[in-house]
Amino acid sequence: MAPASSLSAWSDLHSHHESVGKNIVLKDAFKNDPKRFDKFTRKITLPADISSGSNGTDIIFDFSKNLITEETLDKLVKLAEEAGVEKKRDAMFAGEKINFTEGRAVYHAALRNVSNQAMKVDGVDVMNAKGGVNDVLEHMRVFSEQVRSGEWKGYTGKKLTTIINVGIGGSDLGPVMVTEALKHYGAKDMTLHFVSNIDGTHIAEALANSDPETTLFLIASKTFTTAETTTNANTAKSWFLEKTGGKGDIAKHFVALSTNESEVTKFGIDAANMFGFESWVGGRYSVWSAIGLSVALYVGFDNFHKFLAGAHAMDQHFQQAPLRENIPAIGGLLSVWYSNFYGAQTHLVAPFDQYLHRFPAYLQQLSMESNGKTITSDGSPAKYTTGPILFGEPCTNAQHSFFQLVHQGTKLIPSDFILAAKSHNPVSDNLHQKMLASNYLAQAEALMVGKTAEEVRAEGNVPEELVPHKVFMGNRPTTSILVGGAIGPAELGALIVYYEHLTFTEGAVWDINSFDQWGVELGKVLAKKILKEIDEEGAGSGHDSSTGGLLGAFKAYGGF
Ligand SMILES: O=P(O)(O)OC[C@H]1O[C@](O)(CO)[C@@H](O)[C@@H]1O
Repeated sequence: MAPASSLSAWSDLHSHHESVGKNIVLKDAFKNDPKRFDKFTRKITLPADISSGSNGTDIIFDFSKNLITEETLDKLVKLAEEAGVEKKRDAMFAGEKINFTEGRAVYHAALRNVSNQAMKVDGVDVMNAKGGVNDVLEHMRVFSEQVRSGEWKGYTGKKLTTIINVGIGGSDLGPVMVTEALKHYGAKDMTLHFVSNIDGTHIAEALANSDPETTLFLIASKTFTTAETTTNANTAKSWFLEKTGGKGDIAKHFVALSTNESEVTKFGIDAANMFGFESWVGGRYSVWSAIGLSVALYVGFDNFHKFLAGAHAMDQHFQQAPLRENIPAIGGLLSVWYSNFYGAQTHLVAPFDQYLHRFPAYLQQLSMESNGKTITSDGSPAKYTTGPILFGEPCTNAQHSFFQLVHQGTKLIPSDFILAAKSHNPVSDNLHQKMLASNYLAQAEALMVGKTAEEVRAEGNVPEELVPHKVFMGNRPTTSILVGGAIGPAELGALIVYYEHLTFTEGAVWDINSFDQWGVELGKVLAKKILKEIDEEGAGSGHDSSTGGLLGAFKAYGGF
């Protein structure tokens, strides 16, 4: 594919930005067009049998408070067409090896293919092959039901009620985020710990509160070679054997979620207690795979299945909807519009939902590990900016910390706000939910309308020298996502996949490989070398004076 900047739609968008885009005044656009909300809002309805309420849940994506006109949307769609977004999407869903630097298919959609459509990689039916998607799901179902019912017992015959997931990156963030998001559905007698950091504090704190007789360890690692995970897993194993006086049965208390059977068995976990998946599942897309076992254990397999089904509904929408109606494609194209034509560097995602408090952290890996790339498909550096810095926190908390910059800073920060119409906790007669919703609506409105100097003066009693400080520029774009019910497993699945395919669309336009992550390797290699040097005499070799100086100081202060 050609670099995005060489496409005619790209130059056309540049001219359009100059003549139209940078002059759009959103509040005027709304005044001039009473139908603007209808024109730029898209909706997906999830099937009733998987939705959190008795009717199918609508999820509304209101793109109308973005800096676009109908013409802008047409031109962005043209860009997607010229960049081959649909062709690339179809290649992904056909199991082609679109991860071209690793020679792999990108097939996480198969993991949530609950309608069991034929999906093949290299001619192999990944759904129904032995050890394929359906077999692993069945293994997860049986195991999660046995643990939840107490039929699967620890070595002293007790029910396992503490789950410690040991994993990092995608083998941690998805399970943490989803179990937090679905806490309402979680087993009340289960305690979950997610240990990811190599900082010994993480595993020590989890173990300190756990009883080896009732603890189940899930060692979650696609490769089973990640230093943090293997080190934490070995520490957990030693703790378990020590605490049980060597009588603890590893087979009853340790399972592996991995693609690497030989490393799993080397570690001491029986292959029968391994839940597998394939190399075509990228780490940041692995929550749908065996890596999601903690989710199935916590919320039950039926809910895990609904989670997959909600994701599948959004996959089908992405595959079938024309670009102009295609919700994730529009989200991705807007990101390109702001990144490449307005010079925006960031993307804020703020869920007005406490259960979604880890959602932005999850999306950070999804977005930034996918599209934090410079090199395009022909090996040359991109002549344009690529992946934005994604960040966020739940609201209303974020409003009381960094929203100052979003409202009055010098940067343009395209923002997504997410709200569910129904709360799982309608306390105080829904007062909290109404206040939450009022903030969700008010923030987007305030960012758009701003406040002029005249309006500040009209408030009265404002000394003239304070007026400029109280002005809000406004015209700051937001996308408002409204879940027309409560956020249950299916709704959450659909929301995650919205961001997955948004990220896909961005990467497809930017002509980069969104599916490798070579950028994490250099630091890993250097850390290995330095680890050795900590145990050797001196302050290492071949380092700059800062690294060498700090290494020496660390050893001296730390007594190493
Ligand atoms: O599941 P694994 O193989 O332990 O990898 C963990 C994480 O490490 C990374 O490879 C980055 O170092 C991520 O892509 C991945 O999610």
